[in-house]
Amino acid sequence: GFIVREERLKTPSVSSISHAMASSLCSSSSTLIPKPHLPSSKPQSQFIETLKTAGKPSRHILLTHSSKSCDELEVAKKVLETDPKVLWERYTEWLYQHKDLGLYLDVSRVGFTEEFVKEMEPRFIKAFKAMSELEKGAISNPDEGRMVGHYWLRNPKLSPNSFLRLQIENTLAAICAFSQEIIGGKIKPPSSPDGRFTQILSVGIGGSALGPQFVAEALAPDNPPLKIRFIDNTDPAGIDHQIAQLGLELASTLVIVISKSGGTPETRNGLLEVQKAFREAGLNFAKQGVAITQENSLLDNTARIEGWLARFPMFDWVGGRTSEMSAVGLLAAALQGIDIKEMLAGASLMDDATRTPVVKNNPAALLALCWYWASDGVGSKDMVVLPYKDSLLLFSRYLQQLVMESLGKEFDLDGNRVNQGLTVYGNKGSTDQHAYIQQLREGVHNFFATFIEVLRDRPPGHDWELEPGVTCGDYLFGMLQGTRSALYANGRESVTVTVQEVTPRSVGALIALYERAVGIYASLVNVNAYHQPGVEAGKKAAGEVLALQKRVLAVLNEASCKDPVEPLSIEEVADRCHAPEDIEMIYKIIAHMAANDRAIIAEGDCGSPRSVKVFLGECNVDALYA
Ligand SMILES: O=P(O)(O)OC[C@H]1O[C@H](O)[C@H](O)[C@@H](O)[C@@H]1O
Repeated sequence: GFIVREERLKTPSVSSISHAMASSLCSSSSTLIPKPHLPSSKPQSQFIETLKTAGKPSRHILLTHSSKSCDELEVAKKVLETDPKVLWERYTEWLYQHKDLGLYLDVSRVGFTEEFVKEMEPRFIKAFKAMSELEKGAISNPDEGRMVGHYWLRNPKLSPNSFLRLQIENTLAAICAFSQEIIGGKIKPPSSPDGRFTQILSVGIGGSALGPQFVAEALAPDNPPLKIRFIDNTDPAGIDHQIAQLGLELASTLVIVISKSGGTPETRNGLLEVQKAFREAGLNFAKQGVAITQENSLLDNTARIEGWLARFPMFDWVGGRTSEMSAVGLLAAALQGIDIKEMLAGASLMDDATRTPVVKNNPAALLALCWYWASDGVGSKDMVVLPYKDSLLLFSRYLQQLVMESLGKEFDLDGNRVNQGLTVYGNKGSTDQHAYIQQLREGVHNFFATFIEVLRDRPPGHDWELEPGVTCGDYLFGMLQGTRSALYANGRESVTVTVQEVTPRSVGALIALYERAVGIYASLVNVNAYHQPGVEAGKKAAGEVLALQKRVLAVLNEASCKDPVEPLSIEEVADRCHAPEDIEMIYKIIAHMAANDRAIIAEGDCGSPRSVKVFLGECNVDALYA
């Protein structure tokens, strides 16, 4: 009983290296078909070398069958076991169990072979060593010259020095004390009618939002002492919605502004918008504002100078996407009545388990092994995360940042261009079964699945049978098992992580499990998991757009101050901005301003850009002479 899994190596998400290899091997001449981001002069042998250093073991048929036709090259074969008896043996042999955490990891539906595990051994030895050095305080984020210390947060004794240990312990103590005082009503909002804080408005983005959002959804009780809302974007309508929903409760809202750098524009904008709402409601923002940021950042200084209610530190050696167990995640969690010590305990237990240098006994290493196998060590398959529990809905979104920002890198640690990554998406089961599972089962084979299973359906004493012998939770269970089997029967691999219940302890453990898996995998493929140089490009480009908008405004203002007003075509604006090459962006800037009543279209319409003539509604005389 075997099924042959067809591997289309030329999937859209396969690395550029595989594309280049396939092109070069199919080409009759010895030169490569140039790809946009690969140097066209590089000889084929060097690509093979790059591929090896990028982390591909020798099993890749693509490397060895250079004489075959294009079609044959695109299809390599992986064989998946289907004999139920053999599968049961594989299941029991590889099943990982963490007794104290009640957590299981089933990797039996990923088809890695013993030979592959052996081949990977040296890489794992290197990865375990790298992780151990990281935990001892090595500069494991070399580009930024930083230590990587999120593991110390749940076991401060492991910090490389007593100063760091004290920082962690004192911050945790301050979080517990502050949240008790807020919940207990000792610290009161200055003008709330019932004298207590009732709401949290958390302002932050990326790593300063995703962890708190995931944990709130997973663990907040039905009636938390403080309810939480998030502003995680610079979308004015989204911000208005959050503020409108708070209504009069703005007076009893604790605003937590989170930014490690303290200078992220979206977060700054959120803060300014919230402060405006406070002013308009006649409230004193400073008495209700809390900052979580690095010492002496712009945000920290603002909060200090304005005398905000409290400030908590974010440490240089904790990255945003691994900051859930720092003040970033813990403060909001504690204020919602979530047992943060249990979260830390769960994470710490998982950290202990994932230090084991034996792949089979280390759940994070097992995950990394599966990722490597399933995605050929180059991200050739996406990871679809399917938690079968509504409260874990945001786990896939949380993992998306953790995995993709950590692994999605252009260069490896030796400076080779590798365009690494692992795409993560998902929502929840069984809901997704009625949306996109159709494609997963039968469509393009570009993924492997991760099922998250929760054994306990609902709290004890509440269950009932909605038909003889069957509960609502049995259906959820059946859907998960059915989907796992149906996918596998069609050659689609999957990992299953099982927890007993969704508790602070198990959520802490899940976070720690994936943090370590990412760290290990990054080492297997030789990339820095702790920087994000690519994010800067988008930020820089956004800044350039805003700078261009200022020039457009100045040009339009000048023309609008003439008598009579001089409507300008897009070409004229671009020329006067001395930016003819930016004409498309200038058109978009004008269309956006017109849609928001900040510019007037005199002629034409936005559907035919060349016909548009534009001017401003008002002449700003001061700006003319600025
Ligand atoms: O916490 P902050 O400094 O505001 O950063 C918020 C987020 O923005 C950045 O662009 C990074 O890509 C994220 O890793 C980070 O979590």
